[in-house]
Amino acid sequence: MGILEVKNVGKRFGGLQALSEVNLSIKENSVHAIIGPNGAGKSTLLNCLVGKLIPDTGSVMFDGRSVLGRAPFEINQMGISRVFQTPEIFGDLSVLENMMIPCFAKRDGAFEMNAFSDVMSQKDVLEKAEHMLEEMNMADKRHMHSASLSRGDKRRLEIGMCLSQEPRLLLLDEPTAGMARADTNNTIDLLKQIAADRDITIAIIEHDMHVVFSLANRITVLAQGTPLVEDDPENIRGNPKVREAYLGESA
Ligand SMILES: Nc1ncnc2c1ncn2[C@@H]1O[C@H](COP(=O)(O)OP(=O)(O)OP(=O)(O)O)[C@@H](O)[C@H]1O
Repeated sequence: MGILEVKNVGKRFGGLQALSEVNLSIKENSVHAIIGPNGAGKSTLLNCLVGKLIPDTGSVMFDGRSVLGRAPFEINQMGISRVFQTPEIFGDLSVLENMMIPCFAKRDGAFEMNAFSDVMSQKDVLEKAEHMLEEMNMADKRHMHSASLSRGDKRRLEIGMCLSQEPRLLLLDEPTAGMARADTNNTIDLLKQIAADRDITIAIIEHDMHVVFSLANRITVLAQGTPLVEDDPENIRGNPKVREAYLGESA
């Protein structure tokens, strides 16, 4: 039994069957990649996992509890945290202030907009945020304006913000999209370190096969809204059906 169990999930948009009969089991503490050509339904599936979309059919269970019908913030509180394609940080705030936001939310259950008014009295939150910045190797950047960070550092900050919520499942939607190769490799190293050091499960949607094969220990290939194959990376690489559907001869 996986930490995340998706059974017979289907989702239709008007005349388009975006997902049909999706079955997926994500094992605890694994790094599970979901790959597939454009339009295969990867983002739709992710949105069904985090409460942004409600499937028409099927079930989604996280740690034995259904996520269906719950609001995104409730699913987040259950232990699922999502990193978006474009980093979701507050550009007007400093790196440290950004990191404090999820620390407040984790402690108080919800973020109150006046929480910064007595920031310095919030010693525990400040300490947690500082500690997370150290873990993310960003302590020296804590007073920088977040908007001025590189793409890779914005992603690093956002991943740190997700981790400070102490999720059990981290969902990453193309975490290296639009990055230069050096930033991509830094992000791969960061995610490897997170997977090794923490009691965490990672599910990643990614187009860059260098990222997928560097990180994943299990891969599901989606094609036309339904899983084509699920296997270990070595077998996915050599699978002729996968090559034909997606990877091409360069993989
Ligand atoms: N809100 C929506 N309304 C109508 N159609 C949608 C909606 N969201 C997605 N689709 C369609 O559903 C199909 C699956 O889209 P989805 O974005 O899930 O694919 P994807 O595998 O994530 O693609 P990509 O790799 O290009 O991001 C596509 O044909 C898309 O156009």
